[in-house]
Amino acid sequence: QDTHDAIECGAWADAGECEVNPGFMKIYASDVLYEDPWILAFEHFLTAEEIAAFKRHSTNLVRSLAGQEESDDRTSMQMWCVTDPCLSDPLIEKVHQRVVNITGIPKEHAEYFQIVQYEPGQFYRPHQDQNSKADSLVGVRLSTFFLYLQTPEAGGATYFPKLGVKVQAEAGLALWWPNVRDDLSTDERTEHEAQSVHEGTKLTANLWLHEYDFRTPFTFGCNLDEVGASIQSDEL
Ligand SMILES: O=C(O)CCC(=O)C(=O)O
Ligand SMILES: [Fe+2]
Repeated sequence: QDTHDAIECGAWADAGECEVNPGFMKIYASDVLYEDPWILAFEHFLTAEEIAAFKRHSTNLVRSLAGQEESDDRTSMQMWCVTDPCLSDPLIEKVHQRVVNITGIPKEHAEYFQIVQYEPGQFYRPHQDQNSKADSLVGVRLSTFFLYLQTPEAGGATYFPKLGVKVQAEAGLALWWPNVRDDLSTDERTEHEAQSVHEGTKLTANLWLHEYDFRTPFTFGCNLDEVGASIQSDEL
């Protein structure tokens, strides 16, 4: 039966159904790096053209924050893809649509791509991405969809110390992991770190996926402390 389904699926894909009906067709096979909690890896998630688009928009980088302040725990540089030309770049939108197709989490529930660059010696110490209250307007950060945009020459792995999972940064690869448990309490098991880059440059992008619509309250200028989000208007 499985073989039959695979043949059928291949036939539909050859007929162009992946492009016509991307929300239904499962285009990307994932590698299961861990099962409870799920850490899924998607190889070749990004095309070279899409990676180039992210790189083109990686201008005006500023020092990253951890939570809402500068911290010795996070020494990278970053920018939010929250204004044009990054925001409405069709290639960037296409990547986001792919995230929607895989996760089933609507576009509006996502923050904006946060592009992060690490030079040698830069890192992000172990932390948990969930930072937003369950009773806030936007709800918790359910999960993280994480993109690798540039492979450093040495160092720069993503490490989940509680699970013993280590992922080498590799341009084009994507990861998806949960930040909360079913009852929306923080899942400490998915604590993770960006290990120091030793040589070369590592470029990545975070996309944090919320329980509720993030973009509408953000666009209407709601008080972000009240909505429990990390992105601050003075960073834009
Ligand atoms: O760069 C990495 O490997 C992880 C980065 C990270 O955890 C973050 O930016 O929240
Ligand atoms: Fe993180």
